[in-house]
Amino acid sequence: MQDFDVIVVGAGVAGASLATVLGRNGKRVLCVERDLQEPDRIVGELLQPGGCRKLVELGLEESLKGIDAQNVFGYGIFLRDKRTKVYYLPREQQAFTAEQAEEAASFSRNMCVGRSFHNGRFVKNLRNLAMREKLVMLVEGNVCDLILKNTKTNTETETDLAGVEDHSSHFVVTGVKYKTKQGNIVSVRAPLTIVCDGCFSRFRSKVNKAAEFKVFSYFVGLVLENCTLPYPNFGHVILGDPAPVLFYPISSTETRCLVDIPSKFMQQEGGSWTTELYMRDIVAPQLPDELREAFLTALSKGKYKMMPNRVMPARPASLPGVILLGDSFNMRHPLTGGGMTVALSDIFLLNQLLSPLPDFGEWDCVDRALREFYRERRKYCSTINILANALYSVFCATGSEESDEMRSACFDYLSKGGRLATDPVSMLGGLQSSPYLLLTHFFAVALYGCGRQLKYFPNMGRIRTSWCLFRHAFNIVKPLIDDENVTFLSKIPISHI
Ligand SMILES: Cc1cc2nc3c(=O)[nH]c(=O)nc-3n(C[C@H](O)[C@H](O)[C@H](O)COP(=O)(O)OP(=O)(O)OC[C@H]3O[C@@H](n4cnc5c(N)ncnc54)[C@H](O)[C@@H]3O)c2cc1C
Repeated sequence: MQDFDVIVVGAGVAGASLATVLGRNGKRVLCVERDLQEPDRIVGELLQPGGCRKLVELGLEESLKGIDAQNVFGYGIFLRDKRTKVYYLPREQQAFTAEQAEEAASFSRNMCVGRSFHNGRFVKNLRNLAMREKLVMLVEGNVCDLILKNTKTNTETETDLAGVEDHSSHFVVTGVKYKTKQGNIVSVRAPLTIVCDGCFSRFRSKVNKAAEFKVFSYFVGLVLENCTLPYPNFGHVILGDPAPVLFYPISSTETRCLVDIPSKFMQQEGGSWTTELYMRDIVAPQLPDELREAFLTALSKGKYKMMPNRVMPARPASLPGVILLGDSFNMRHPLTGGGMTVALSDIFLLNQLLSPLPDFGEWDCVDRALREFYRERRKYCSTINILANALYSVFCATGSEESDEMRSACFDYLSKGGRLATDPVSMLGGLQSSPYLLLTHFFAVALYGCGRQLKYFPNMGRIRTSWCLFRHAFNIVKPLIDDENVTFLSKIPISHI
């Protein structure tokens, strides 16, 4: 098989899934992955229930089998000495045993259970599914260049577009060059290249000049052995100072801990502390008693990994013949574990739009499908993106009175249960998507915080705090709405608040 309809760069969560579904739909796919060994990473370990559903809809549910994946029913949230538990859906709808949930989470579209696991085992299963497809060729190689054709001169060139003002007007991507393990450079061509090379994407800026990311913070990941979580089969969010800490099971004997260190904190303190000291002296004392011992034991082994938490709104690719997908296309703070759900949802939609096309060589038809893709994905993905980034800002302790009030109001709001908890948590889990509903809850939290200030005697100090709290909430969410191009509120200039 030498002629390809599509080249997929990277066989991570997005690339391997995409290659399989396109192959099943009759497309000849070449997928090039830099390293086919089982990855060992701290990313992509909790697949939200919405992502599990997408996996089932894509026919990839087998990838969750045989990897000791654990059920996740919702979140335990901890703020100082208070704790609360929230489910993805109301309790009365969770009428199933753990065994039923196990079975159903893999096979039913209607279940509301997330799954957590070792990312490497999951990715390996996804790659095995791709390799089983007759029309998919998965090869090991490091993609080093995109091949471009200058349509004016009809000549091929490499990816250095520096100095070309509007490169989209006369350049088209016609394939890739990759380096094999033996050091040979191979050139392959196809009418469409889909770049899924992850958060450290090498080709993002070449394909899309508008793509810009920010590093909000860093996650330091540890594995705790044989530790019993206060709420078994729940994700745990500890609202620490200065930033949250996460715990969730990744196998029947292991618990992942992710400690967030804000970028600002790292820059300010840089050099005067080490990661170990930060974890031992700042983080450990704030953890629930049940987790502290296991955390310190894991820390003493010195085996931890660090990853930057990048945030980048989705922007359409600006070169014909190529698109970005997965983390190379769109990133949000990983606090809510939404990345794989967004990637799988994008693949589901893109596959629906591209598979009926007989030939990807007709760029006008592909372009039309892509425009629809960028429009249609927005509602689902922007709900997850805005929620992740907004919640991260709310959950961080900045030291100001209004941010402290907002964080505590958010905790108490979720603790009230009912729709006040399940709406936000089901949006986080990818089970419900509506930016409007999300904003309604976001501002309801802010108003709830203001109400708590004013409910006794509304003196000038309390009125001022309420005003600052509301303005703080608005300032968090407004740029996120703008980034996601959600029209509601985005017309209000920030100076009006
Ligand atoms: C700390 C952290 C924790 C996270 N936790 C979660 C979570 O719990 N749940 C969740 O849903 N999301 C989580 N995410 C986000 C999630 O990991 C990503 O959204 C997801 O992995 C994106 O999949 P991807 O295929 O785009 O990228 P990846 O899974 O990173 O795959 C990219 C692939 O491309 C390959 N590649 C790269 N360059 C080349 C090249 N030049 N040539 C060939 N191959 C190449 C890589 O080897 C890799 O296999 C987390 C992110 C971070 C940073």
